Amino acid sequence: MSRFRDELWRVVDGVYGRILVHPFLTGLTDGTLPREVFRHFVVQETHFLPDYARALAACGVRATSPAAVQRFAADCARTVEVEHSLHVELLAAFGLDQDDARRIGAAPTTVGYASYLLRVCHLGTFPEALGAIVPCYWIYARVGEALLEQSSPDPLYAWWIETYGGEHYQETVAGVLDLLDEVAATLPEADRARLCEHALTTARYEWLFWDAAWRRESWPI
Ligand SMILES: Cc1ncc(C[n+]2csc(CCO)c2C)c(N)n1
Repeated sequence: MSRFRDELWRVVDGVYGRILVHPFLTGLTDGTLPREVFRHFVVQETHFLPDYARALAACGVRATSPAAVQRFAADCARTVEVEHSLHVELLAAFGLDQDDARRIGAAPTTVGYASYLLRVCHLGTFPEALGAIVPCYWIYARVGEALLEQSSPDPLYAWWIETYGGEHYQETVAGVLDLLDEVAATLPEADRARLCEHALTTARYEWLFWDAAWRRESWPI
């Protein structure tokens, strides 16, 4: 039986392919990624992830089953805890703290991606919210898996790769994809199409997030 997740993957697969060959990611695995680029990425993550956690909470509010409410509430809490400590350690590797990150501020892509997620998760239906948040989980899991095979000669990059390629993260994502299939089975075609559109937008934002770090994007004005 064909699963909705396979249909959705076909929508985002082209973007995923472009992500894998982006110089940010090839630089992570061959160790040539300039540390200043990774530093930019880490600072932007500290701005993005609190809003992603809020988007997960909003998605939980819209969820239509107790199990789904629990999943998103738990993932929201885990995102705050785990990602916070990950970023404190990564910032420290660059001699930075949260105040420095706040001073540097969120770049245009970070503001755009976070705002889009929050808009869809607050104003959209549950399937729309699900479509918007899934690429964030799924693309990181697929990227983590792909990069884990190669790892990195740079210990900092190798450590980052292990976080997302590791078993625990992979299991979290598998749970979200099971939920996605369950929900999609109850939806009319028009709702599935809308879900896919949101997923394509956030998949594009995932590419853009890496590209913005690569360009060390900042406000031109
Ligand atoms: C730009 C960006 N996109 C996705 C992730 C991955 N991620 C972060 S929190 C979370 C939910 C579960 O903890 C996921 C999937 C990231 N770190 N940064």
